[in-house]
Amino acid sequence: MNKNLQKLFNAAQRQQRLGIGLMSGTSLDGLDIALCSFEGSGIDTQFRLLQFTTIPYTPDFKLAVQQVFAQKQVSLEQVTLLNAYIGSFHAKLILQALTIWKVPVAGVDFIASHGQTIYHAPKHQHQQPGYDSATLQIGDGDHIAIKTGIMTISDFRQKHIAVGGEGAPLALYGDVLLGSQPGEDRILLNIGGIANLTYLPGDSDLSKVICTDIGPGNTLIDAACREYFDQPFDEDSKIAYSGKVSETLLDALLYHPFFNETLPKTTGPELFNLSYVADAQQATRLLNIGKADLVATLSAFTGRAIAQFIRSNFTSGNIKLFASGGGARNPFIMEYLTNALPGVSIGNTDALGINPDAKEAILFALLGNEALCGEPLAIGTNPAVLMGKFSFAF
Ligand SMILES: Nc1ncnc2c1ncn2[C@@H]1O[C@H](COP(=O)(O)OP(=O)(O)OP(=O)(O)O)[C@@H](O)[C@H]1O
Ligand SMILES: CC(=O)N[C@H]1[C@@H]2OC[C@@H](O2)[C@@H](O)[C@@H]1O[C@H](C)C(=O)O
Repeated sequence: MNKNLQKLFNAAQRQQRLGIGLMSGTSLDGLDIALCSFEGSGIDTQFRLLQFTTIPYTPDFKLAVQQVFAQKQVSLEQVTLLNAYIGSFHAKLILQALTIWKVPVAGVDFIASHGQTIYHAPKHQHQQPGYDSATLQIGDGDHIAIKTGIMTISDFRQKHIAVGGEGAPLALYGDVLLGSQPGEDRILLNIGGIANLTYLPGDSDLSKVICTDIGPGNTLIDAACREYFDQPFDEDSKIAYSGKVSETLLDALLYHPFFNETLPKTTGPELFNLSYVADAQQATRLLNIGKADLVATLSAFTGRAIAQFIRSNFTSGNIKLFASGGGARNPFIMEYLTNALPGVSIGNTDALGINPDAKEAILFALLGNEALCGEPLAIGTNPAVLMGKFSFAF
């Protein structure tokens, strides 16, 4: 028998497993690495986050990815080179982290890698006749497996699309496990580049769970900060607080069919980018709006889209919201949500014992554990499938 299959079989059967989850998000700020231990699978999974780190990307690396990220036309050579390079680079960062944590490679059963999304094309967004939804994450798993010596599970989103989903959000598979609480209606809101949420009903009826993207999270704020302030993001909302929200531009930004799409829906910087903003500025004749006012308005856009979504979809009172992702550290957005959602108790996932920055990396570790020893789980209208492709280490 192929020795790798034996090893895989043993890991799947063992009572406890050690797995690493990797997330490299749309904000391109760095690689999130979560080392977790697991017992069991599915709804009964017992998990512990043992270590977590974000290793920031260098400006050169960001630039190389930005050249192909969410662009309709790119150098195919660059994509090909990056696919291998990102895999090897992530492997190097994992080995660094394991050395610092003093965790031997041989003790880790699997790596679950999201890869780097370079293009996300749900059908409602690309609108190309004859083509279904599609998505592309690069940073090939074989490179990670060979260079770390650890079996790697990767490319989780393709299966979701193959069975009729949009490839995202996958958060619900982890959120149900991490966040459900009988007797309490909860929302787990992640404000990354794009904002998404999972609604977890207090009666624990999995058919009622909703998980969907909502609209922009930090992506437009970051893009405006890069373009006009030579800064990667609006740290502690300093720029937004120095500007004034234009209600006229805000209304125009919210006027797009995406906001009326049926749920669940997904999106990305392929839609929410500076040319989307320029179109709204053009429509409202606000092309010369002050740059701090623009950042304030884009921050309000994120807040308003989230608040409107929650108000129109969840009418019962007593909802508890737990935020995560970098946007949970943007005071302007969080203050906006608090003011716009008076009936909702707002905190972050720390209150659930989940580091808000680590949540997505934990999600992929959980998905890896499911790929290894789980059963497909039916949640809401989402595909009940196990996702991920296996790359052996030798
Ligand atoms: N102190 C802060 N003040 C304001 N914004 C912040 C702060 N810290 C982080 N952010 C925002 O969070 C972003 C990073 O968020 P995160 O790491 O959740 O994104 P991601 O994982 O790349 O996104 P996605 O979930 O879309 O894949 C930064 O680019 C910035 O916009
Ligand atoms: C295609 C893609 O990479 N989508 C990401 C992105 O970041 C947030 C939002 O857009 C979400 O849909 C998704 O990631 C999370 C982890 C998800 O699938 O739940």
